[in-house]
This record gives sequence, C-alpha cells and structure tokens, in this order.
Amino acid sequence: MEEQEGTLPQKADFSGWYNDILWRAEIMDVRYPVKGLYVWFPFGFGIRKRVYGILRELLDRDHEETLFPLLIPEPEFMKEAEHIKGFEEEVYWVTHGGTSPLDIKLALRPTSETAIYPMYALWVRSHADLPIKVYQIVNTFRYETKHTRPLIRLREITSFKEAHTVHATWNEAENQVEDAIARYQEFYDRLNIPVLISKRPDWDKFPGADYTIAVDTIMPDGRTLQIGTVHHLGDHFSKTFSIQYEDTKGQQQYCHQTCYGISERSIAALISMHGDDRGLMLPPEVAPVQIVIVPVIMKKREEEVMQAAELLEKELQNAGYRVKIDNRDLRPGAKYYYWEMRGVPLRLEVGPRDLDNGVVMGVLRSGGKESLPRANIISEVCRKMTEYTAALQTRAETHIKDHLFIAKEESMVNEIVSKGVAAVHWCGNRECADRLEEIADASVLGTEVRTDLIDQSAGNCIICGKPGSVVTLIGRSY
Ligand SMILES: Nc1ncnc2c1ncn2[C@@H]1O[C@H](COS(=O)(=O)NC(=O)[C@@H](N)CS)[C@@H](O)[C@H]1O
Ligand SMILES: [Zn+2]
Repeated sequence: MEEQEGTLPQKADFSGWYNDILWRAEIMDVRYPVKGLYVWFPFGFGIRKRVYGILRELLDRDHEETLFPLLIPEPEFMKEAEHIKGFEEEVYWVTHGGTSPLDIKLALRPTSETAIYPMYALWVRSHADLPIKVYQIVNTFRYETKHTRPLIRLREITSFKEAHTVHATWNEAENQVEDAIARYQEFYDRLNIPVLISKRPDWDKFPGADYTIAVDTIMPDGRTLQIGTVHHLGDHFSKTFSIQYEDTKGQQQYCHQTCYGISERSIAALISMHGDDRGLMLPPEVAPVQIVIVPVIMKKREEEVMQAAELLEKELQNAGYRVKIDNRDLRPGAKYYYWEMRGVPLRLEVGPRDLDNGVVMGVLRSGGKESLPRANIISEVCRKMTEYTAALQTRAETHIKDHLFIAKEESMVNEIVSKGVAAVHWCGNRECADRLEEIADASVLGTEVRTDLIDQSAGNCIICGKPGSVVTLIGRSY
C-alpha cells in the first residue's frame, strides 16, 4: 500500500480518527463502487481471522458449524409475518438467472431463519433429535437506508456469525439464551471489550422473537454499538415452519428456538476501544504481528546486529510468537510509527550497546520502555505480554465506569447521553419511554441490566414517578 501522507486525526475526533485508521492501518478499503460494501485489506483480514478464531473456539465447545444457501425462495421468506414486516424494507431480491426472469424470485439472506428452518423441519423428527445447536459464519445482505459505515453498518455484512438452536421446551430454549449470553461475555472478555447486557424493550426486539437480549459497548464518543444479540424465538418459527418432534408419549410437539448473532461490529469495537492517537492497540491473541524487532544499525557493527536480530526472531518464532524484523531502509522513528499504527503489542530494539550489555530494549504499545535480559528473553516477553493485556483490561473496565451515569431526574439525562449511557428508573409503559426518548434524543437500550456497576433496586419512574420502576439504560446508538 502506498505510504499514507498526513497524520491520523486525534482520537478525540472519533469519527475522523475511525475513518482514517481503517485505511492507514490497512483494515478495510472503502473505495469499492457499491454503497455499504467494503473490501478487507489482508492485514485487517488477519485480525478478523483471529477474532473469529476465538468465536469458533468458544462455540465449537458444544455447537456444530455448517453452511446454508445464500438464496431464499420468496414463499419461504414470506411465511413468518413479523419477520417479513421487520425485513421487507431491507431484503435484496434476485429476479433473473442470466437473461431469463426467475419464476420464483430469491432473497439474499438478511439473516437465515427462513433458509434454515424449512430444513430443520426435515431434520427434527423425535425428541432424540434435540437439541440442535448449529451456527454458520457467512455474508448477509441488508439494504440499510440509515448511514452506512465500514464494520458498523454495512449492506453486505461480511462476517455474520449466526447460531440457530432448537429445543424441546421454552425453558430449555431460555437456558440456551443464558448460555449464549455467557459465551458472548467470554468472547468480549477475551478481546478486552467491556459490554453492557440488557433486555431490549418489546418494540425493539428481533422480528418474530419472544424477547431479545442485547450486548452493547460504549464507543469512545459515548454512543453505544450493539455488538451482539440473543433472541428467544419461542415457538413462533416452529409453528410457521412446522418444526415438530414426537415426545415420549407419542404426541407431536412444537419446538422452541433461539438464535444469536455477532458481526464485524465486534472488530469495530476492538479497534475503537483500544486504539489511541498513534493508531491501533491490539490484544496479543488477535494481533497479526505480535512482536516487531527493529535492529538499530550502526555502520561498523551492522552485520553483528542483524545476526543477533535474526537469532532473536527465530527464538521467538519457535516459542510461538508472530514476529517480524523490520530491516527496511527507513529511519527507526518511521518504523516505530508504522508498527504502532498497526497495533503491534511489543517492539524489541537491538543495537550494538544492547549486545554489549546482553539486553534487548522492550517497548510496549500501551506505554513503557524496559531493557530485558537477552538470556531469558522468552519468559521476559511473556511477562511483558501479560503486563500489556492487563493494561488493556484496566482501560476497558474504567471505560464503562467513565461512561455510565445514574440519572435521578429528567434534566440530567440529556447531558449524560451526550457523552455516555444514562441509567434511569422506568415504569415500563410506552408513553413514559416515548417522552424519555424525546427529552434525551436517545433510545431506551434495555432493562434487567447485567452489571454490578449500578444499584439495581427499584425506584420511581423518572417520568411519571410510579414507584417500583426498574433500572433502564438510555443511550444514543450507532
Ligand atoms: N447492517 C449491519 N452491519 C453490521 N452489523 C450488523 C448490521 N445489522 C445487524 N448487525 C449486527 O448483527 C447482529 C445480529 O443481527 S440481528 O438482526 O440483531 N439478529 C439476527 O439477525 C438474528 N437472526 C440472530 S443471528 C446485531 O446484534 C448487530 O450487531
Ligand atoms: Zn412512567
């Protein structure tokens, strides 16, 4: 990629920073000639590969991965009324095969319920076939009319992980919902991304679901980003698609289902959460390059330094690290800038003086310079990576604390949501929510909030004063 001119905007100008870093750190090329469709640069794809590698590791404990077709025949897509209402404005249609019009037009999956569930009706016969826990990681298509944005709001969602499970009872499906939430919490913990988990209000649940639990994070500009959702589908879809099993008494029963999804928004959150004015800051587990070695070339001892650097690279590679030596003909400062932009956790500098003293200079991307004894460099690097990950985790924890505020009265809400998420008491009726959303110019994110950061005891509705109201999150979202 051609060297980029200019400098990365300050992170305080988050929108400018975010757009700029996507190409300056070679994540996504936004120049593709279709609105809402973007191209992964190989470096960005290296991050995606490792992020989704963690997701697969967590799901593969007790799910099976598979693949369903992209194209959905109109009759199947149009079967579930609420689902259609929720997606009819967003679905793309294929109407021709070559020059001949298709007798049945085909939807590009916006999500795959109506592709998968007719097949589940064939797969499920008896109690013994349950539970089914299957997921796929595919591209899906949604004709988003709101402002599209790379990794945040795409028309082709390139990395849509969707899990679809089938159970004998509503309660078993509810247990699966809880299990999925725990898995998502574990996934975001591994990425050091702090999340707020809450139950979406009824008018904002997934079309066709009984209820939706959402995983939100707070972006640097205080707006929330929904980075995962878990839906309890009850028996809505099983009745529509006749997914039934014969129970132990020989009775035909409708199944109960869940589905839960994560997209490349997880990567938008990863970039935004940890990045700073110098670029990305990646957790070691997902960094395409974990360590960069920069040899400090002094004319007379160049040969010796390069040999030492190559030996060090070998040793670290054998220890399992993703290492690169940067021996380009560039000033050291230009090299530091280049790799800091790409979020490399640890830089090791090797110069003649370091050789004489038997040390290697270690510089963590999260800050801090320390000369490390060359003799036990492997354990030293491991120690530094642990220190680095702890720094990311601390930033994550303070980030939520710094952006979540209790609002005791209406007048406080507007100020709070301009820089974070407000926690208020809400009686649960729609009029109060509408009034609240109007005052705050924000939306009700959810109730039954899973966090120990705020006192969850009931209080008086912030709008109508009704006692026994529940703690509710209000925020401005992407
Ligand atoms: N246009 C979009 N661009 C990027 N990510 C999106 C987009 N629309 C939704 N998402 C992400 O995809 C997740 C799942 O989408 S969803 O509509 O909530 N749920 C489903 O589609 C269910 N079938 C679960 S798989 C959302 O939580 C959100 O994080
Ligand atoms: Zn009220």
